[in-house]
Amino acid sequence: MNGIFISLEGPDGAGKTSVLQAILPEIQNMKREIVATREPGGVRVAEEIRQVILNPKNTEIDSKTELMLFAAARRLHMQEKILPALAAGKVVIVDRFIDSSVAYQGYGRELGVEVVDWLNNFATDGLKPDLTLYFDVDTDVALERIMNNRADEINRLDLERAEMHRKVRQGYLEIVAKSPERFVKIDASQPLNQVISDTLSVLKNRFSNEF
Ligand SMILES: Nc1ncnc2c1ncn2[C@@H]1O[C@H](COP(=O)(O)OP(=O)(O)OP(=O)(O)O)[C@@H](O)[C@H]1O
Ligand SMILES: Cc1cn([C@H]2C[C@H](O)[C@@H](COP(=O)(O)O)O2)c(=O)[nH]c1=O
Repeated sequence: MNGIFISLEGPDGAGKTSVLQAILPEIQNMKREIVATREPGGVRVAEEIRQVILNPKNTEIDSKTELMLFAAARRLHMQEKILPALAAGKVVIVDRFIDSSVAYQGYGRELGVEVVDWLNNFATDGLKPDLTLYFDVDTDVALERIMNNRADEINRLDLERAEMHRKVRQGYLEIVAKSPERFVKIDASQPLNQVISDTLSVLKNRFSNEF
């Protein structure tokens, strides 16, 4: 595998998607082709699974079903899109990957880290990002952003109680502390332009020979 695999992680409303859209034009001068993608989704069937998981009407989906649906979508995405792109030497930037399952299902839904790690490994054959940018923001700030700016696209997980979102953030902080070699924490409570600029600095420093 010759490519570079980067994931973006953080609580809902941290700004990952906004940052990714903003940095893409700025990193087009990288020597390698860039593939930007997301989870759940990224390929046709995984996008269909995304619709099922995130539809607020699907209240029958319990925590274990949710975990397995995310894992199934991840497997499809990895096999069809991520691995071929990495094999071709590209830079893959994914909006959410394995750590989302640990934070949301492991910590948020309280299924436990062990079972989620096991299923992540099963689904991905142990694939891990080379670098994970963790966008950290206070839960109340993040929820306010979602309610104020994205009210038209609120999904099943956005609707969870603030208590669950607090557990997710706490989970992320523990995940980052456990693997400092893979994570860089970005202060996502700053104005968006500063978050974008910090993200670009991290990428340009880490991959200076790729620009
Ligand atoms: N640093 C910021 N300051 C203020 N508002 C922000 C900031 N970053 C993002 N936003 C706004 O917050 C909302 C959520 O941002 P965005 O969708 O990029 O977050 P996200 O991390 O991708 O969330 P999700 O995982 O829920 O999709 C958007 O309306 C966006 O404009
Ligand atoms: C991959 C993954 C995602 N989630 C959650 C996190 C978000 O609430 C939604 C995805 O929506 P986004 O707007 O694309 O961020 O799904 C999760 O709980 N577990 C996962 O593995």
